[in-house]
Formats: sequence, C-alpha cells, structure tokens
Amino acid sequence: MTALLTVEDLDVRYGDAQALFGVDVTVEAGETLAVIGANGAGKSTLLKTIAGLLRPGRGRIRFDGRDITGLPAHRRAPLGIALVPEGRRLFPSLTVEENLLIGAGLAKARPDRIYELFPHLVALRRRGAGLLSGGEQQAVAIGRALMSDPRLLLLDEVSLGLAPIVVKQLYAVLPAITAAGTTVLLVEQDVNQALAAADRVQCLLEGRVALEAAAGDVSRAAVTRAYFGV
Ligand SMILES: Nc1ncnc2c1ncn2[C@@H]1O[C@H](COP(=O)(O)OP(=O)(O)OP(=O)(O)O)[C@@H](O)[C@H]1O
Repeated sequence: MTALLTVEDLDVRYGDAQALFGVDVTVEAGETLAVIGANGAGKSTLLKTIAGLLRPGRGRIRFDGRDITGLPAHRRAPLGIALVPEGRRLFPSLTVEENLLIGAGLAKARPDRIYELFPHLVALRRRGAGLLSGGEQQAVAIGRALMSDPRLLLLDEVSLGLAPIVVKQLYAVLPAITAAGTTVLLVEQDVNQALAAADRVQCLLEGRVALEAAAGDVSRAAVTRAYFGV
C-alpha cells in the first residue's frame, strides 16, 4: 500500500499550552483510520492541523508524496483534503441544498451522489439547515465535504451529541464512501464505533500516540489502557 497522508513528529501549541507532542500518523490510500482518545487528547487539533487550520510548531505533513506543511487550508482543499468539523458548522439560514453546493466550491458538482448516500435528505433539500435534527445536520455536513469528491475525508466526532441509532445510520454510509475511492481519517470518543468502522486505530493520550493497532485484533484492555492512561 502507499501512504496517502504522512504526519511526522508533529508538535502543536496554543500559546503556552502544547496540545500535540511528536505525533506520527500514516494513512494508507483506501483505508479507514480511527484516532480515538478522551476529551482534550488532541484529536481535533490533529485534524485541524492536517486541514491547514493550525500551524505546527514542529513536524511535517505529506499528502500524496508532497510536503504540504506550509500550505494554507484553502490550498489544501483543492488537493483533495476535506474536513467535517466538530459541531458541523453549517450555514443555518441556508437550505440543505445550498449548504451542499457550497461544498462544491468552484467545481460544478451536482448533489445527486449525496442524495444517493443520504436519501432522507432529498425531502429536506429546501429546508433551512438550522431547522434540521442533529443527525440530519451531520449528514449534510458530511455531504458538503463530499461534494468536492475528496481523496481524504477528515471526520471530527460524527457521534457527538447524537443518539446511538443515529450514529449507526451515519457510519453505515462509510463503506460506500471508501468504495468510491475516498480515504477516511476519523476521530472519535466512541471507541466501539471507531473500532467497528476502521481498519486501524490509533489512540491519543494527552497529546501523544499511546497505541496503534489493527482494529480487528486489538484487545479491549489495551484500548482502555491507552485511552485512559491507566
Ligand atoms: N483554541 C484553543 N486554545 C487553547 N487551548 C486549546 C484550544 N483548543 C484546544 N485546546 C487545548 O488543546 C488540547 C487538545 O484539544 P482538542 O480539542 O484537540 O482535543 P480533542 O481530543 O479533540 O477533545 P474534544 O473531544 O474535547 O474535542 C486540550 O488541552 C485543549 O484544552
């Protein structure tokens, strides 16, 4: 396999507070990697840095063999990196379809494929995004990111604040997304969901990688140790 994304020795700080310490991450083309960890472990910081929204103090980020460490976010998106941010960040006064079209950027993409992935959005296409349930909003946020047909989809805590059944429905679309050629890097606090969805898992503990394993053969005890640091 070839690495689509390589993060090497990444340090990220917020002023005096350091959030990531020497973090290494590799995502192979076609796989799904889940980064798990407790509140404040640094998961969102990692995704934001990969998307170009935060600058690392040290380290390198390579995408498809190219060093993108110094590239701003708006120049990473056209390379094929799309972020679904924590909290979804839709435009609440715009309709579902308008939110999707914004994700296409300058490309003239149609939302048809998104409606195939999330058929329940068809009936909601003219509804204001602010009027949707949390799960519907998350579907729109994922759909918006997919409008640019990204090579790497970064998913920040899809499950946050949603009922388990809704989380399950959202995760059920992942196989279709990866089958279409998009590689997925997701971060989750929900360990069971992450293990079910991913090929590999990496656990962050207080800004450091505490565990890396194939999702299929990692023990619960090892995950618990790495997650809580006990
Ligand atoms: N804008 C910020 N300014 C200062 N410190 C921050 C900022 N954002 C995050 N941090 C700190 O950086 C660390 C990592 O936060 P981050 O949001 O990446 O964690 P997380 O694993 O995504 O957790 P959560 O599930 O709460 O989002 C935490 O200690 C957090 O308090």
